[in-house]
Amino acid sequence: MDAIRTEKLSKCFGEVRAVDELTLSVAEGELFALIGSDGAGKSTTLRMLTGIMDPTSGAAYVLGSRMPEQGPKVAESIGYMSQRFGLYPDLTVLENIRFYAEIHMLPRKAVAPRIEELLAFAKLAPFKDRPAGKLSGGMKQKLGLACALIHTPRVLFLDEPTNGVDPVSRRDFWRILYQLLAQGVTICVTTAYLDEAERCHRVGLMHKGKLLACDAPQALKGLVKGGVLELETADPRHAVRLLSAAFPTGSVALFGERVHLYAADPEQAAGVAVHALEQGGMSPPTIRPVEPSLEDVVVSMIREQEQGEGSRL
Ligand SMILES: Nc1ncnc2c1ncn2[C@@H]1O[C@H](COP(=O)(O)OP(=O)(O)OP(=O)(O)O)[C@@H](O)[C@H]1O
Repeated sequence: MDAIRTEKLSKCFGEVRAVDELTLSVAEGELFALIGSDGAGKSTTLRMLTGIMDPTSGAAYVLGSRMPEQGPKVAESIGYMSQRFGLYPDLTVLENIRFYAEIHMLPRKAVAPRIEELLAFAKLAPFKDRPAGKLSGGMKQKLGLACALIHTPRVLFLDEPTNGVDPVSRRDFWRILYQLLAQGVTICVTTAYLDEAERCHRVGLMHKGKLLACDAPQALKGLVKGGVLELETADPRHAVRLLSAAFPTGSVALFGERVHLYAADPEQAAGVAVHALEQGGMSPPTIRPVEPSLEDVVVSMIREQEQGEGSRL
């Protein structure tokens, strides 16, 4: 049985198709990431999967139960950490966890060892008496996770759990996720950080409610058509402007201080690029072919999609 399954799952808000016929499945014990730009429909998907929001059409199943209709049957098997996870700033770490234990109606005595376990797990034991409002961003997220885990869920939904968290705390957080995975928990996470998506077994790329691709990170990289050229120039922003004019149907993107060019025929594209930059008064760039990163996949697939939409207009 799949831990998570959606069939043509859709959600409309008036004219906006926030989720558009999304069909995917996540196996038990899998670590799955949903990625995509802001407004792609990731949070709405999670809300429907957790039974918080009704779909407009299509179906969502968690552990074989249709959501939201059969939600109560699996409620105790689902953990959910939303973007605006409700921690009470005036309550201490321990009180916050206890509060969530009460929501799940877990008997106070029986839950005590679980709380100890979670505090140790999230390395929050030394801070258990600190008000949540006085924790660092990374600690708040770990406390949010501890609260979402109080009832030992089998499927965990995390909506951008490390958003705005520093890199060290992000690594800590992911270490915890790996431990959960080792315990057999299925994890479905949305993230804006593609290095995090790279750590997942499979990644679904959403754009304007649609699933553009869904596969293992390495397999997704194979979807970049042609090749990726990386250009180093003295003025990368100006280079992007010149190259965008030279490659009206191609893809040009700024990657830090470098320019990435997606081309069906990289060799030919390199010649065109050099010419375009020289015509624009720039000295010849250093050009090398590079392995596509997940970011390249995202940029090139979204551009392809947008161009396809443009050509249909
Ligand atoms: N309750 C709502 N009412 C109206 N429109 C909504 C509502 N929730 C989401 N939307 C719209 O649906 C689309 C998808 O939003 P959603 O929050 O699911 O995207 P997302 O991929 O999670 O992005 P983000 O990371 O910014 O939350 C957006 O256009 C958003 O404005």
